[in-house]
Amino acid sequence: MSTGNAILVINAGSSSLKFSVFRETGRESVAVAINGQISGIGTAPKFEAKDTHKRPLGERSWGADEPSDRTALLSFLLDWIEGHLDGAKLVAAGHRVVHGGTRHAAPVLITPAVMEELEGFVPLAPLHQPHNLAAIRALAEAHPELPQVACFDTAFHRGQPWQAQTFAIPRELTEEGVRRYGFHGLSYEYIARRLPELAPALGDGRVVVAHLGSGASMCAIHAGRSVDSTMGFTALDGLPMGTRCGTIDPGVLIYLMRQKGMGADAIEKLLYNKSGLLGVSSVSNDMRALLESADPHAAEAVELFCFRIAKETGALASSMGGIDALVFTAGIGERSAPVRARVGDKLAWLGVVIDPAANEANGPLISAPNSRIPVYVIPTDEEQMIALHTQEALDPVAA
Ligand SMILES: Nc1ncnc2c1ncn2[C@@H]1O[C@H](COP(=O)(O)OP(=O)(O)O)[C@@H](O)[C@H]1O
Ligand SMILES: CC(=O)OP(=O)(O)O
Ligand SMILES: [Mg+2]
Repeated sequence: MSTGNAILVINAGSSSLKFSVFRETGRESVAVAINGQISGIGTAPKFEAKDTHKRPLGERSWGADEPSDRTALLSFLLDWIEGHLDGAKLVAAGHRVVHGGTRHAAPVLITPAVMEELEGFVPLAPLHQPHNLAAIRALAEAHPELPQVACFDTAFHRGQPWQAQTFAIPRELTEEGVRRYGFHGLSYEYIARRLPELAPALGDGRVVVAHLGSGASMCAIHAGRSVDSTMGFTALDGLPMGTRCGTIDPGVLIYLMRQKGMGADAIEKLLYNKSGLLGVSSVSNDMRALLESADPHAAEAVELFCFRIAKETGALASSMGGIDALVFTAGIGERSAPVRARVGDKLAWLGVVIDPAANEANGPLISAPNSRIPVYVIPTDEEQMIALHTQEALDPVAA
């Protein structure tokens, strides 16, 4: 990368640590220079980094006898990044922080008080929040002077109408913060900005976006703003996911406690780590493996996933009083033509017609000309959103 200012973006997930280095190209303008990730954390960690032209810049795996806990991996990553700045000056770091509670409708500069507040949300996002905060801490230790910005997955949803944010429970609990927050907001915000570039008329339209990754959710976006989403208090709600159950009758939890004698930790493990595609199939949490498997339970897991996406499309369309477009994004949404085709079939009642060739080619437009609404595939870019927000947070005049 060339000289100038650089912004480091870190998206610390449940089993991966994604990162990007952006060059500042102006106010409210960045260009990616490096991106990469450490995947397989906890099992077999593997590091890969590429430049803008997708040329490999680095690769490494860790042997069984080498320390590969998160602290060791983070420290490796920070050293590697420093060694590849190539004269550029690191001016800030932006982080995806999954939970920002009710107060944070915008990115925030990290201070010790902010960190303390964000620690309080760890129980609401046990797969994500601790890792998000650990990355911030590690970077603060290595670079105490570096400004760091937290960009929240919940922020984009903060403007939803109250009905979409409220559970039908006693008011005191709602006031205490037991409410629907919604997640994947950085991804939805990116799609809300990107879609009108592809289809200007949809800028003030009613759009359902399906973010289908290992975490999966859907969002109703009307005129660029979130009005409803499938995830709620935690990222466990809504669609079934790789290992998470999605929406479940709360009576099941009472049953598990009373009849099975399960405590909070065991229930958390069951619903976050052993359910979803993995739980239904007993084969894998990875959609690719399920689509390749001949096991009937794998086929059932795929069917249940698609059934619930189609069902939620109807619910979210109802929240907006109609639907003008459907968008697929994230790992499965961007790359799995069979899943998109199956969902499209289930939405035939809505007049959706998928064009098989366009679908195989991964879009961007995958609906046929006679489809009542257009259907798009748009690759998401949470990292770019984080880099832009980080710039804005440090230079609010430009925002
Ligand atoms: N070609 C593909 N077909 C089907 N699923 C895929 C394909 N490529 C990736 N995936 C799925 O995408 C998931 C990862 O999506 P991603 O958005 O990167 O997730 P996350 O950011 O939540 O870790 C994987 O678990 C895998 O199931
Ligand atoms: C919020 C969430 O589920 O995130 P991810 O998809 O990265 O797991
Ligand atoms: Mg993700």
